[in-house]
Amino acid sequence: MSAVTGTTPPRIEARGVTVRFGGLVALSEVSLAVPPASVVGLVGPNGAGKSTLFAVLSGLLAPGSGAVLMDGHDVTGASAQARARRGLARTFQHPELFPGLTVREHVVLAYRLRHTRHRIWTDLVTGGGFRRAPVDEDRRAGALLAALGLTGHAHRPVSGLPLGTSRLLEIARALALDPGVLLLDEPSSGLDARETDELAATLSRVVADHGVSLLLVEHDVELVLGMSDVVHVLDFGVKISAGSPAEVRADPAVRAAYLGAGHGEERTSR
Ligand SMILES: Nc1ncnc2c1ncn2[C@@H]1O[C@H](COP(=O)(O)OP(=O)(O)OP(=O)(O)O)[C@@H](O)[C@H]1O
Repeated sequence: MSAVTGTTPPRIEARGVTVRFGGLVALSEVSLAVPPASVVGLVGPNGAGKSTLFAVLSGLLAPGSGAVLMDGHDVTGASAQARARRGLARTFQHPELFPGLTVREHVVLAYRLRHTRHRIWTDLVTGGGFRRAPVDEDRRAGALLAALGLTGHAHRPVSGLPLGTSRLLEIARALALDPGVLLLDEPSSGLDARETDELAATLSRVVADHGVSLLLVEHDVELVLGMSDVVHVLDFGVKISAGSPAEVRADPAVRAAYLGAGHGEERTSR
């Protein structure tokens, strides 16, 4: 809570973001805020601009106009690495893991990146670092693996892990960086209904236990409506609705643009 204003700024915020690709307006004056310890969902039909906004927030794409703020600081011109140092973590639609490392080693490596950066290179060079884990690191890695239901997989190499398990590992690894906000890029992509339900339950637990904020960019509208505090809906680069899941579900504009058309189906362009 800020003593000056009496309000806590959002963990991350887009203000009036516009992105053009040649003549195409991919995002038009889009604003969205992710408050502390909240789950914010971003949905929209194919081509709505979700990935573009994700790229702008994560620092991979500069907006043509508008701003991105983290905890009240303007980070519009800051690199992805600089945003990570401010507490931003992200996952990828296709988990990016190191085939030679085990599940636990992924979490340990991320923990060291955040807490004992200097050890990473010596550990990689000597190859022995993972066997000499300090107590804090051991405890934290163990707790994260347990929180994500990965304890039983801790010593498995990641090659050959089922997709659902790889996604949970990506989230555990991101949490090892102690982020204030975690951007999730299509976390349910490729998962079946049971795996998606498990993922939703795990993510809700993570928010409750770690106080981290989530921005969930998803095709699976039901997943987003089921677990978000606030949902934003894009359509053709314009924000057409925002509110509680109940409000968004009842919004005729959303129904017309998206839900009523049968989400997940390909659309023809207007
Ligand atoms: N690098 C690019 N160059 C040109 N056009 C692009 C580029 N990236 C995205 N677009 C266009 O911008 C619009 C928004 O795309 P974006 O990928 O952000 O939508 P999306 O909501 O993530 O779609 P999907 O759900 O299909 O992934 C689309 O019309 C897309 O074709």
